[in-house]
Amino acid sequence: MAKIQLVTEANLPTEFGLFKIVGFEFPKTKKEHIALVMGDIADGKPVLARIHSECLTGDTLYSLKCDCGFQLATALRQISEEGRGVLIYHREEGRGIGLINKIRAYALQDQGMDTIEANLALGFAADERNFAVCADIFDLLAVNQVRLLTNNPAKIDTMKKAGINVVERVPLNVGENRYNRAYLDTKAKKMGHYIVHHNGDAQNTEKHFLSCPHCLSEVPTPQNEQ
Ligand SMILES: Nc1nc2c(ncn2[C@@H]2O[C@H](COP(=O)(O)OP(=O)(O)OP(=O)(O)O)[C@@H](O)[C@H]2O)c(=O)[nH]1
Ligand SMILES: [Zn+2]
Repeated sequence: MAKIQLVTEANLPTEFGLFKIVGFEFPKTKKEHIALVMGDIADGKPVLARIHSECLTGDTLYSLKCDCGFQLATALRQISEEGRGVLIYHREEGRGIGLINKIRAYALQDQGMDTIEANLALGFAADERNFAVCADIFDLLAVNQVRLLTNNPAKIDTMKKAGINVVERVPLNVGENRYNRAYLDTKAKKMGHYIVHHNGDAQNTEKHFLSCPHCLSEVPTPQNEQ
């Protein structure tokens, strides 16, 4: 398959600072990915980088079922604090199974399955994502050394195999709450993610909520929750 191409870029002011938004597209399938870039990332020095997989529910609909929204806000804030970095918004929703299938998986989780069991019951692999495209995007942005913001060893392995030098893993443990604790547990136990549990101690989560412009001052309890 033909490699992804850099198509266009523009300024994108955000609550976290001024970024460039760069658009990428596969020439045949027209599948799109984007990157938010701050500062000079093509100077050959290690770049603070996040590969963030699309999660409509967490990233834009304030879902507490996962940690995605918190990770997105935190990654952008950390990049803006350094004044330099890149966030690849990797458009493989639902670990690559798509939004509607993710909702199907959520329905099975409502009946007691964990995230992996639900994916398998629907006939998918535990994780259908292809991270290799992110290495191609780093190449197109002239980034070869990264300090990768992630808890997922698979992202690090894929980057290394594709020739991207991961000089450091920067942990991204934020947003734990009672609705996503089992989800984080499954990632740690079944997928080998480096999750640091806050063990019911809300301090870290609260610290995050208090310092994140996108979060409330405490883990919210929905009005309709008993
Ligand atoms: N299939 C499926 N996908 C999910 C579920 N919950 C979240 N996702 C998707 O999972 C992806 C995020 O992956 P995670 O496994 O949370 O984290 P990661 O990106 O692998 O690792 P980090 O870099 O540490 O964040 C996004 O694409 C979400 O849409 C779920 O229950 N089922
Ligand atoms: Zn999510």
